Amino acid sequence: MLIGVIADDFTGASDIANTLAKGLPEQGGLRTVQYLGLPAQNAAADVEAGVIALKSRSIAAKAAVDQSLRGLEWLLKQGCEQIVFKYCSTFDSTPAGNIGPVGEALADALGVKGVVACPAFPGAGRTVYQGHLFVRDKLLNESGLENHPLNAMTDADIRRWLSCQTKSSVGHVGIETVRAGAHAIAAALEHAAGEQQTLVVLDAINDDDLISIGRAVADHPLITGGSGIAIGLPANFIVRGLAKGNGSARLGLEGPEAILAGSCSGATREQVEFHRKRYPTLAIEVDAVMDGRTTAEHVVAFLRENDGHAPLAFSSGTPEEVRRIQDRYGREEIAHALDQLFAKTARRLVAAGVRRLVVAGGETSGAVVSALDLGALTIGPEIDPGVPVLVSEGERSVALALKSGNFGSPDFFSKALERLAGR
Ligand SMILES: Nc1ncnc2c1ncn2[C@@H]1O[C@H](COP(=O)(O)OP(=O)(O)OP(=O)(O)O)[C@@H](O)[C@H]1O
Ligand SMILES: O=C(O)[C@@H](O)C(=O)CO
Repeated sequence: MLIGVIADDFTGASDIANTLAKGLPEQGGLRTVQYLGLPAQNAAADVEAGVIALKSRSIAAKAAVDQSLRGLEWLLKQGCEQIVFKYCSTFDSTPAGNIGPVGEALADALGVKGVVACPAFPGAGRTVYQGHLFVRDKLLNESGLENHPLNAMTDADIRRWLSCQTKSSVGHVGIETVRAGAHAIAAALEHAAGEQQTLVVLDAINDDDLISIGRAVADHPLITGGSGIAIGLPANFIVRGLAKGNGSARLGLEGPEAILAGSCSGATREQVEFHRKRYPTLAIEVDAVMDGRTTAEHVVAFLRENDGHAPLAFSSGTPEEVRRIQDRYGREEIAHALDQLFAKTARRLVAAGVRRLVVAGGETSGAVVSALDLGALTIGPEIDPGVPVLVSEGERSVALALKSGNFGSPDFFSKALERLAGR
């Protein structure tokens, strides 16, 4: 294994696995596998990039640090030369969040400073300029992410947000230096290390900026960021002859299907609206889940009755609905109840023969995939930017699409089912 990734959620893990498997068009990518939690065994010998999917985005810093350090230990044991800590391209965290503590703990363990922190993912409209994160033409805190049910992003200045979470001061490398190329970036990071800055926010506006950063950090043991930060990394190994450039495989499975959406993000709500005009759809009322009127049995019955017609069950609500429900029951209580509902539903669906499963939302995907106990997932073709086909190993394998809340085109759900079938 050459590159090892510690990802703080399941959809984010498949996002960066997709980037590593794809690589650059001229060179290709790395043979990439996604692990669901810390693997119990060693990786297969032909794996070039291994992505450990944790469910650590919204947990306390200490627990996230412990889990990430255990991930680091396993990845180093597999021979990784470079470690990436993958967090959300919208930097999802609170001022007491764990991106800073995990980044610093990994840096301490590897004995490095001047470590890149760059959430940019231009393909999905996330760019960093003057240390501020944008979602398309909006500052992060005006993009809708200020209403996120778990990690409300109320400040677009990533340097300031990260500084709330770190012990050491946070550095910044501006776009002028990034555009000056790999040598200038490497020198700026070395300077930051000399200033005892552990994490350094880098501006990046397009893929070329990320490719330059990738070149600059070819020999850095640690990098942190969104999936965009990985765009240029496979090439560093391929040009040195350490990998062949045969990344994503053609994969797919036929069989019964279902779609589950727990994400309340803007893109998911648009996809739900698009889908419900064309296919059978069940709206899960949170009130009914909380008082036991809606259970996994109901959701499974609806999805199985509509098999073959791209059925969707969703809990996704508008920011106003989310606020009302949270005031009534509490954020954690709702997250727990919905996680349980989606987890049970997924387990029953797969037991009933469902082989293609599309899930929207990072927390929701984490709950579903943990419940299914699938082991390693091989990365297949890209469905939309940041979302690949994933296929589990074993006799009763399942094809999955784990969609980050804000990813995907309006027709994502039906398109994903087609791609999961290899069409
Ligand atoms: N109608 C609702 N009202 C309140 N909370 C909800 C509702 N539906 C879902 N939720 C909660 O909202 C959260 C959605 O998080 P999830 O990570 O699945 O989606 P996301 O944040 O859009 O995706 P990503 O993390 O990939 O950006 C979950 O904790 C879920 O329990
Ligand atoms: O980086 C992103 O935006 C996604 O991979 C993600 O982590 C959202 O859950």
